[in-house]
Amino acid sequence: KQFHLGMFEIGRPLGKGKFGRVYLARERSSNFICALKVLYKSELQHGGGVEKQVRREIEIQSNLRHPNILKLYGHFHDSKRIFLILEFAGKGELYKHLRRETRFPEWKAAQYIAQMASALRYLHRKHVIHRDIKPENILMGIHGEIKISDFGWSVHAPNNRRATLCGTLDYLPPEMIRSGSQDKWYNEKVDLWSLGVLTYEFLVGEAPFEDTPIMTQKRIARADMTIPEFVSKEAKDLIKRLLVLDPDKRLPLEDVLQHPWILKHCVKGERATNREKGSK
Ligand SMILES: COc1cccc(-c2nc(Nc3cc(C)[nH]n3)cc3ccccc23)c1
Repeated sequence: KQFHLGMFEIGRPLGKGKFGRVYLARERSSNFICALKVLYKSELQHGGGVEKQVRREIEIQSNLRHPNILKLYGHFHDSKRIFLILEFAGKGELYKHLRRETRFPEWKAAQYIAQMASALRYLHRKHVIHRDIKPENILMGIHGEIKISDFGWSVHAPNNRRATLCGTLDYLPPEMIRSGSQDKWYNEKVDLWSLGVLTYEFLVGEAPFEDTPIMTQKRIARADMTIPEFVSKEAKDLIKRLLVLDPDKRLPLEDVLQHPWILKHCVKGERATNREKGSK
């Protein structure tokens, strides 16, 4: 399907990302509301291989269909710009909600982590590693459901691409922190570590290894973190089973979705199932 700018009525700017601006937009013939991400080719050229990243983002994200993954409906370009036609998530960036609320109550954090685990399980079945799971890359739909966005860093597993990092180190797993040997192969299990960091940050309001850059690297390499007393023991247990140095010993996504902390907060309407069974 060929898209072009004239097909869209551009609404208010939603905000600025790293490499482009995002606008609310409506496709004229269908009145379909979407988000239009505009990237300037000039900025991409100097972004040090960012153009490859955008191509990868388009190629990977356009083939994904999952309720917790932001849909990429299509793309087009003109002489100066690349346009990504993205699903519109009505409640915006999750990290803004997190900062405003400081930290999420356990029932809310558990629901978000269950949705993330479900989305990651879908990605890993397609041998896609996201590699950049953090609150800044998660949007929220109008019903409060979360959507992983920004596939600029995702790759097909296994992979040893050196990530030229400009963002935070907080979410990097030990195997991606410079381990001396550049040819460290890593796989989907990097997303399990990041899911553990995300669980911690949702419940505590800051990342587990947050420190100066040097200290953060040291603390990640030793999985050196303390979980505050106000975190429930079930949540503590899940965090500890994900923030494990050995990637092969991290809790698989299937088991995350069956973890007591998740089941306690996410079983679909306990009463609803009992009603089905006829009990009061
Ligand atoms: C830096 O702030 C940024 C940047 C980009 C988008 C938003 C933003 N986005 C969306 N929804 C979106 C965005 C995309 C790609 N799909 N759906 C909704 C919002 C609502 C209030 C404020 C801000 C919003 C913010």
